[in-house]
Amino acid sequence: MESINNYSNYIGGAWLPPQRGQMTISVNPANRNEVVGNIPLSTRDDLDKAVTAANDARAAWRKLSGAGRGAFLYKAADILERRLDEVGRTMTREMGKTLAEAKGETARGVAILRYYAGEGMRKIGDVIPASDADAFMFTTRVPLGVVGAITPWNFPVAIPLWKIAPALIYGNTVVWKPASETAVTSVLVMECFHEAGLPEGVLNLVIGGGKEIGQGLAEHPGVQGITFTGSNAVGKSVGQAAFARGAKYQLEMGGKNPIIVAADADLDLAADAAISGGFKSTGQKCTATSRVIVVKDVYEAFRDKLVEKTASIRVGNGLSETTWLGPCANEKQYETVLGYIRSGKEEGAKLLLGGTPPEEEELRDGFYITPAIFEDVDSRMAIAQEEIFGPVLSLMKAADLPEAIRLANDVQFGLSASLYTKDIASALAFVQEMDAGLVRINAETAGVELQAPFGGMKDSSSHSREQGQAAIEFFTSIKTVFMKP
Ligand SMILES: NC(=O)C1=CN([C@@H]2O[C@H](COP(=O)(O)OP(=O)(O)OC[C@H]3O[C@@H](n4cnc5c(N)ncnc54)[C@H](O)[C@@H]3O)[C@@H](O)[C@H]2O)C=CC1
Ligand SMILES: O=C(O)CCC(=O)C(=O)O
Repeated sequence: MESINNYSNYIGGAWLPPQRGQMTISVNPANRNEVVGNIPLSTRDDLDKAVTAANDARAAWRKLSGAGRGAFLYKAADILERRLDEVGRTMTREMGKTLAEAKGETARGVAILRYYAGEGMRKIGDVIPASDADAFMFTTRVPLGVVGAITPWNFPVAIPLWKIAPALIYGNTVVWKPASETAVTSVLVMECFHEAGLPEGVLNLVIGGGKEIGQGLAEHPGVQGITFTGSNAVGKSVGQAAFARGAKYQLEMGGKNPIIVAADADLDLAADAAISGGFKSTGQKCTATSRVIVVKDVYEAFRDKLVEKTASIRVGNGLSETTWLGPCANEKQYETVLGYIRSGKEEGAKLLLGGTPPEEEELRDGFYITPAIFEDVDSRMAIAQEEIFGPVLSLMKAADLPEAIRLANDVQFGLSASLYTKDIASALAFVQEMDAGLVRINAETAGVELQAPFGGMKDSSSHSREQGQAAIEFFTSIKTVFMKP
């Protein structure tokens, strides 16, 4: 039998087991009997130690030039690239997405590190004419101090890196609390920074429960900024805790993303986009397509294509080359998705296919659900309103494009939205009227570009933006300087 490794926290430049010695396990969702690793169940003592280490490292890290900090990120990027296959495999074993997706995400992580390494040499301020002719006025940027990063399991490499890399390049030090479901993957990422020689205390990893370590970070007086991605309920409580003590916060939360299929759409492309957006990563993306709103003239033709293409999707272990759709990432997510499938049926939607555990014997011990498509979905149903985070699409019929856009906006979320059309006027109307932070024409709802701002409207975010150059807005404060001889 393969031995199971113990993984540790990384605090002040050292690998440390939790002070009270409590451990738990990270399980493979493709086989609930397979333990990927023994991982810490840290307590607030561990968190305090990490926050102290991050505070101790602040002054020296901030003093380095941007290029000096960037050099560490370039090194970490090279190491992560070298270990891409190992990190990808670990990610697939821990949270189930296919190996191709896991390796793709890791490559994205490498690109994120390099992008922000370069940011260390770009401008951080403006010269503004002063009212006094003898004065020189300009803005510069200063780091927040210690940043707490609370990250989810669905993108265990890319999301942490698009928080950690900008935090570091702009001179902050970081305490990172990853999702326990993907703690082993987070250790591998941390190892890359360690091997890159990052000075001790600049980046610390504390693995543990959400209430203990996540909430502990949000409440910690030694932490000046909190960046969070995850569920709406937790995000709001993290935001409240940070706000209550005057810390800066940034929340990236759920989505209920629509794809609209207009009467003039290329139906094959639109069906492929609904499938890719809805079912890749087993629907576990905040940008995943959840509602498919089809203009009535093409409804039947589109539905038949969608169902036919979905029926050929191969469900299985993400490590197998023939698998297109892996398991849900954990048992809680699996039960949540099955619960929504029950609720859709109870509320009167018609399940056209999928939505059940697959029949194959070899998949019996994994959290697998076959891709599901509902029709006759009313906008008031839970499956049309709440984030499911699983392989479930809801088909809705609209009389015309204005009604489709109205339905698309009829949710509390506003993260991403997509329209398939060949008509420029329809595209422009959609861009104007769709309440979403990410609006895409003839492209699926998912697929974030690391060099562009990313974030949602309404309940999807705290109205801040991550990634690209937008990241500087959260991870720094502006200082306006007025100088006279
Ligand atoms: N926007 C996104 O990308 C994500 C959205 N979700 C949504 O959340 C649902 C539930 O997934 P979960 O893993 O339970 O998400 P979650 O919001 O509980 O977890 C996200 C992160 O927050 C931490 N956390 C949990 N409770 C906390 C607390 N009280 N204070 C501070 N941090 C805490 C977790 O340990 C994890 O690191 C999913 O079904 C999905 O709808 C989940 C993950 C990512
Ligand atoms: O669509 C993507 O590439 C990223 C999605 C995302 O940010 C998320 O699920 O949290």
